Amino acid sequence: YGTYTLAYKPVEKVYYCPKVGGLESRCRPIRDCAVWHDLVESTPGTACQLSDGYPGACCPDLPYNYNGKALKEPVTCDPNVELESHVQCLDVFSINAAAAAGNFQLRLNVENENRISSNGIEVSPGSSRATHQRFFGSSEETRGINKEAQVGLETAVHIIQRFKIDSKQVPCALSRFKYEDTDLADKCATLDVKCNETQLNSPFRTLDGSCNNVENLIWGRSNSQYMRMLNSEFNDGVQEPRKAKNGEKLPSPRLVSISVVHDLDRPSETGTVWLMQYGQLLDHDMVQSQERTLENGNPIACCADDGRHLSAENLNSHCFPIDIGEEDPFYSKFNKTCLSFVRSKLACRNDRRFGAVEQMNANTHFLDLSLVYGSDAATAAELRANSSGKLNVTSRGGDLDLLPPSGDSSPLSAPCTLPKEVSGIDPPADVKCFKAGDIRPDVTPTMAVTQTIFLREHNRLAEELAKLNPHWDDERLYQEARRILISQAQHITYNEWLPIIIGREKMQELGLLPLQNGFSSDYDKTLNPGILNAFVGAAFRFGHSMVQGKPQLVNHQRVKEREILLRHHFFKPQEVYTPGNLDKFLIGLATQPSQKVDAYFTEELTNHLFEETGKGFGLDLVALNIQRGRDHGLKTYNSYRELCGYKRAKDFDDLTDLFHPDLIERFKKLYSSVDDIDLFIAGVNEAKPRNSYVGPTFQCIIANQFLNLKRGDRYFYDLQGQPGSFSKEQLFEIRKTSMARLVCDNSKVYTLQPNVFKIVCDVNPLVSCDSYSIPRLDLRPWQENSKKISYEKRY
Ligand code: HEM
Ligand SMILES: [Ca+2]
Repeated sequence: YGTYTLAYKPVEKVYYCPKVGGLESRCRPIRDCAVWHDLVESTPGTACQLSDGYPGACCPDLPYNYNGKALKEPVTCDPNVELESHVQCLDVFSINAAAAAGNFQLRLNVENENRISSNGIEVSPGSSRATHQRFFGSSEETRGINKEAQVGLETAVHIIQRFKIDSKQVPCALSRFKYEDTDLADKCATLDVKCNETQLNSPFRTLDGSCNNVENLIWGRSNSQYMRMLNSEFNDGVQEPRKAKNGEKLPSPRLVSISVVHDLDRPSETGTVWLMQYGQLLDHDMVQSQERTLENGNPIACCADDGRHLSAENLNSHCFPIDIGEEDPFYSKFNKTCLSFVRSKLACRNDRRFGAVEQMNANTHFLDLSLVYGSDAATAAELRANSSGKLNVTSRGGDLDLLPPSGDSSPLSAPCTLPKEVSGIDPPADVKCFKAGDIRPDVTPTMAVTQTIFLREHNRLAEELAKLNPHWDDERLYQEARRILISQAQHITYNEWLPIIIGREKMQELGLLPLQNGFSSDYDKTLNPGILNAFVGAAFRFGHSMVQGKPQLVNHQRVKEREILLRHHFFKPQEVYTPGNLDKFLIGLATQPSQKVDAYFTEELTNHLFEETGKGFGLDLVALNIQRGRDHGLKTYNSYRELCGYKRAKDFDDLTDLFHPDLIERFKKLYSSVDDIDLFIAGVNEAKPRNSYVGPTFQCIIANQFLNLKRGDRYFYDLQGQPGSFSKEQLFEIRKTSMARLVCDNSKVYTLQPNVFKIVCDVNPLVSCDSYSIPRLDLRPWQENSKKISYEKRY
């Protein structure tokens, strides 16, 4: 080893590089041109060769990053609201009386639940309903927090009813009271996070995300509330789902779904399924809402076994079932009129005041690969091998490792193996569901594959680090590998993925473009990084429209061998166990185009989600998304549109700027007012700006979320002067990361295009994994206490 230097070896101009977007360009590794992907593809002559003959692309230096402003959090109590005199009389004694009544109400609810169960109303094992619950999971801590939040909610409900408080007055009326001044003072103790000096000065994040913000220790912690861009909208001001502006019922989400959404093949011209898959990975890192459960943790049944509605006396108060019309083109075949839906668990409000409900995020809000490591210390410990810094795996003899088995065998879950009718073979004995930091690795085979790549990369890093630093113990190796892997994921997210989803211009406007070199000093300790409810409840679900109903297995020659039908494979990872398949899925992800974000969704999600084998039907994800938005109290499309800089529509015809006339006609038939349109369904249908997969409103919500996640994270990978900051040599190496490199280093895929999110083309050709076109991380800057090392660096 010689001296490690940072100098770029100048790249010889083998080819003359044309101007790109009017700017001088230079030949570089394709990964360094990721944010310019659209211009590079559309400008002739941008395919070039790096000095050693490997393919590169011509593109300019990164454009100037404006310092976009974060949006302000909405104020809970609008100062213009004047409290009516009887509301002003409200005092702590009335709150305490209501709290007693609220506690009593909760006990009644439990009795009611027991009565309903004894009537034989329960979720049947293996049903799509049971699988939906499994998707959400449930832990004792989240159940405990939800219960405490429920006490606060019941208290608020009693106050509102007794004092007849108008929903507009509710926020100001209730936010005057803090828990600590009432009989509920001992509730929500999880908000009292404690951090010691070691944690605050640690180079490594905590596992549950706490102690990241030094002044607000809870910010970003798992099991805390989602944040709001706009205040919530509930019919009673605290929790009842909204009604139409004219006071009537809103259209059923299933009716909206069948009226607006169809299953047509509309593939993207340039994006691969990796684009969808990485989105889901981010989703499982950042968020996990949980549905409420019965006291004992079992799922709540909200429809009768025969697919009809339950009678009012058998309906649990946490149910919010979706109506299916008798003439539904699909479900009518099964005589089904009820689609089960359970409301999301509540969090303790960060302000610990009385007020509207806020939903809980069971994952750490940060981009910290909690889906690999877990969102709390106990889960993290279960995942560790406790030697050499590694994570647990399932060893496969001569083959590469798989995720460890989950060991969870809830009696309600459908089997993790495929039925013989589908696979043609008897279920192999070694097939188990997988365990990871997030509870949904098995949701589809390609999700399991993606989780596997990150698991293998962790163990690969730990092994390499151990070679460089034989004196490091298990803990040090684990934490250093974890810190590197998280940074790689953050770099991929902001360098390769996000510029394709929201477009370079939006990235630039908000200052989200990654730096090409040097450190960032972007950290803003006043910014809450927390996930926004409009993001989780609507905007980031845009990815559902990109899903391919028939994921392909493609071989090393890039020839499609087979495709699977998604409906058979939810929570059945069996295909991943077949030797060779994992690689074929990986190549499929890099070959098959993803679908566009629009009114077209695969039927695998809208009629067959979590289908129980042999039933012929499952759930409708579009309807669930719309209902979830109402459950979470999201304001409607028009308000978000206005927040995001478009003119508020006075009537339906004002929507012509962003919507097709046919769609506006459909909205008119469904909704009685333009102010009633649900955010999710409008968002996916907005016209897309050039180079963006999503329309302006989702673009704005997503961009703001990623701004908060970057500037509100004290451990963001390119920050300077923080305990977790890298040296400049280390940061230089982290910036070499690409999704292609992670796949190359952790599978038996040997050729890949440098940007796996884009289909193969001139400026993104298939290259060998050994090629400098897919640069490798050099871990020598992590070698400790050694003489300055040096070697010849290439890019
Ligand atoms: C085959 C692929 C996918 C399946 C089967 C799937 C399934 C689901 C289901 C069942 C839910 C819960 C619905 C409810 O509220 O009841 C959900 C939520 C969600 N999905 Fe997906 N999804 C897929 C892909 C994606 C992708 C590609 C993205 C993003 C790019 C995404 C983002 C989200 C988000 C943000 C939520 C909210 C999560 C939460 O509240 O915890 N999903 N998805
Ligand atoms: Ca996380």
